[in-house]
Amino acid sequence: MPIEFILIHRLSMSLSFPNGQILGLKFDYIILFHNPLLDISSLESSREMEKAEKLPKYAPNPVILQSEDLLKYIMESSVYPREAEPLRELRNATTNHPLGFMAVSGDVGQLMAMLLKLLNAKKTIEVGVFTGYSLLLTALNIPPDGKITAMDIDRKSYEIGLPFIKKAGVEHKIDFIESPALPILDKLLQDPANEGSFDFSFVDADKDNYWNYHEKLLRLVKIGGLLVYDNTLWGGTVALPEEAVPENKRQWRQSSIAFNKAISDDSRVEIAFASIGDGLTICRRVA
Ligand SMILES: C[S@@+](CC[C@H](N)C(=O)[O-])C[C@H]1O[C@@H](n2cnc3c(N)ncnc32)[C@H](O)[C@@H]1O
Repeated sequence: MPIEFILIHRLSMSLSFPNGQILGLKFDYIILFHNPLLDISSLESSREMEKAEKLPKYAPNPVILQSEDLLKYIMESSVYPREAEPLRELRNATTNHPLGFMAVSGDVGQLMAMLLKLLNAKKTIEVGVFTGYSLLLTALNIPPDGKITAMDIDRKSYEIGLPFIKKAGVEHKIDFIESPALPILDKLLQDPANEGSFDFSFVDADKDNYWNYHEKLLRLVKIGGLLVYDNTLWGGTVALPEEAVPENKRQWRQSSIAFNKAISDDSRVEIAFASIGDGLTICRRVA
């Protein structure tokens, strides 16, 4: 927890009563303030959740774009007016979830939709579904006979979004698998027909495994296809010295730094780093 301010306050007082009795009272307060925007992973406690609910509506993860006014302007002028109704409904249903900040933001979704359309993507993979914002977005932006193989260890969250996916009439495009993603990717690779057959993959899950996902997805996604990775700035911690980062975020900070370095050295992909949301690394397979 990055502590920004400590206040220690000591108060002594004595009360004298008409009968001559004197009562001495002593109070000690220690108040610690910290920056909640940098400390999202400590949401386990309900007090932290209450704080997160009070975060400004337009600043779910203001890592790069620090101006709340500018973010509000972008979202209200260009992103939300064009957000498809099913996505708006699913986003609203996720807002009150204590971990609702995990869903991709509307502007990241808009960029993903553009990439899917430009690519004419038909067969995709998603690692990390949560309530399904990015999944529904993908389903809405691939053709009627398109297919998404989606995996997550948590089916309960997916079920929050499922009614909106059904209402949008795109459930038939989705094969949701409740499982850790690595064994599923391995299973897909056991069928040679799957090699180089996917147009697009989106990874938004455990940062420790990003490189493992990358190695497998590079065999599953075709040359010319896209591999997109979310949260590659990991809350901005990649640019902070380790000692400034809360202990519970250090491991994924280290994984993100290692992943970013390895991707930039990987000649099998061209990369475009998009300074949006929490950082989106877009890779195009070239070898
Ligand atoms: C950031 S959320 C995904 C958000 C989602 N893309 C969206 O737009 O709403 C990360 C998800 O990854 C899942 N996850 C974590 N580790 C995983 C693993 N090893 N395999 C599959 N899913 C995993 C979590 O259960 C969680 O739902």
